[in-house]
Amino acid sequence: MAASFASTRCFLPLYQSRHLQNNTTSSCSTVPLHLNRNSNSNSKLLSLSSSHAGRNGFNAVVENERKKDRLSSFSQTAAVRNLMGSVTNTQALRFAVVVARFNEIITKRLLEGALTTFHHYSVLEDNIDVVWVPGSFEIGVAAERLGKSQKYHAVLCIGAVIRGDTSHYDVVVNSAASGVLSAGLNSGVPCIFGVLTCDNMDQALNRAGGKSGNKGSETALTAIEMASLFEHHLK
Ligand SMILES: Nc1c(NC[C@H](O)[C@H](O)[C@H](O)CO)[nH]c(=O)[nH]c1=O
Ligand SMILES: CC(=O)[C@@H](O)COP(=O)(O)O
Repeated sequence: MAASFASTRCFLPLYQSRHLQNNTTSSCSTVPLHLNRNSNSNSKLLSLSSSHAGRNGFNAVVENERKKDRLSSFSQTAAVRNLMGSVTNTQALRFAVVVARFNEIITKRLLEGALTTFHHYSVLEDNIDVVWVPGSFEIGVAAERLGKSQKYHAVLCIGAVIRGDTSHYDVVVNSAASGVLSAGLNSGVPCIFGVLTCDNMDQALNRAGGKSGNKGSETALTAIEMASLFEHHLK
C-alpha cells in the first residue's frame, strides 16, 4: 500500500491548496502535486513537489511543507497506511444532489457549478440525480432518505440562506447544518454541506460563480473525494 502511494501523482484541487498560497483565487483548477519518495536511499520519507514554479510564494511554502514532512516521521513512514479518496477514478460513482429552491437565483448557479465539476471529473450524467426541496431546512431529511436508499456514494446538499431581519436565519442555518450532518451519520453515506450562509445577497452572488468562486463546484469535488474514499478504502 505504502509503496504504491509513494509513486502516486495526486491532483489537489486549487481551492483545497489555498492554504499553501499567499494569494487567493476564484478558480477551481488543479495544482499537480507529486508525492515522491525521498532520494536518500534508506529514507522512507515522502515529499511534495510542484510543477507550478511560478506561483507566488508557492515554492517557499512547499519547501516549508517539506521541512514539516521531514520532522513528521510518524505519519510519513512506509508502515503507515495513508488512505485518501481520488478524484480521477469516478466513473462508477453515483451522486444525489439535494437543492433548495429558496433563493433559487443562487442555488441554480451553485447547482450549475456542481454539475460542471462532476462533468470535468468524468462523473457520468446518468449517475447523478438532482432532488429539489423547498428550502434549506428541508435538505437534511431528503439527504438522509437518499443516503439510506443505498443508491448513491455521496449526497451533495445545496442551499443558500441569507440573513433577514429576525433570528430566523440562525434557525435555518443551524437546522440545515445539523440536518446534513445527521443525514450523513445516520445513513453512513457522505452528505456534503454546500449550503451558503450569507449576510447579504452580494456575499451569496460572489460565492455562486462570482469573484469568490463557486461553492457548488468546490463541494462537488468534496463529494467526489468522499465517495471515492468510502468506495475504495472504507467499505
Ligand atoms: N429564509 C431562508 C429559507 N427559509 C425557508 C426554510 O428553509 C423552510 O423552507 C421553511 O421554514 C419551511 O420549513 N430557506 C433557505 O434555503 N434560505 C433562506 O434564506
Ligand atoms: C434567512 C431567513 O430566514 C430570511 O429569509 C428571513 O428573513 P426575516 O428574518 O427578515 O424574516
